[in-house]
Amino acid sequence: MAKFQVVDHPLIQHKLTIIRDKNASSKVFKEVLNEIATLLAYEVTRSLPLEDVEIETPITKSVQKRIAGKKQAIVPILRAGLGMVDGFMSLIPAARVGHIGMYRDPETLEAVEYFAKFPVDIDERHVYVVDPMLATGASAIAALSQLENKYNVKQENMTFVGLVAAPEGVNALRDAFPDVDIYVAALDDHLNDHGYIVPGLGDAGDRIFGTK
Ligand SMILES: O=P(O)(O)OC[C@H]1O[C@H](OP(=O)(O)OP(=O)(O)O)[C@H](O)[C@@H]1O
Ligand SMILES: O=c1cc[nH]c(=O)[nH]1
Ligand SMILES: [Mg+2]
Repeated sequence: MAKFQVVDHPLIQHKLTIIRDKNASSKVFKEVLNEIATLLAYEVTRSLPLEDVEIETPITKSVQKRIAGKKQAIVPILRAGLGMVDGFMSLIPAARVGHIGMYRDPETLEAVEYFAKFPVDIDERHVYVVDPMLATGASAIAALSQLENKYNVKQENMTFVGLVAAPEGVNALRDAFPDVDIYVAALDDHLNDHGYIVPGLGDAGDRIFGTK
């Protein structure tokens, strides 16, 4: 079974409280979401492999470390996942970005895909699928299924990174993708009757883009 980690660094908890507040403006929401995404990216990349490289400092030749292994890709689940891309890119600027568009049917809570565009070599990369909200898990499962089944990305080469998760979503995602690591900033209490995370932060997409 892959890893499930709540990244509960004090800075993340503090920043999350700022954007949970319903009075946070769209500007603040976007800025702080990206800051949290950067902090999550720092933790998520902790176990990247390293290799030795010989360099010359102003003083002497020296063998030092640099990141080795697979190239990386970031795949935001549109729309809300877009709010995490800049934060990730600030730490892994060489990553390519793919996009997958999903919306939740408000009645059935099923995920409906409306767009997909990925780097041509996505099956050779480690893929960070990012979306602030993991509620029922339907959107994340649909995105990962698409990457696995249509684009041949192996489960062990995918990581899901979210901000706020409900236990229902974590369980569903782990059942469907036991070999995909999951990192979130908070594990909340439950889903309400409309499939929203409680206490949560509301509709992340609407709060980022000011659509409600
Ligand atoms: O785990 P689930 O039950 O699938 O819910 C989570 C999904 O719901 C939200 O997207 P939404 O459908 O609101 O689309 P948006 O990002 O365009 O607002 C959110 O960003 C996730 O993608
Ligand atoms: O609480 C939730 C659940 C799904 N999508 C959101 O944006 N928020
Ligand atoms: Mg939304």
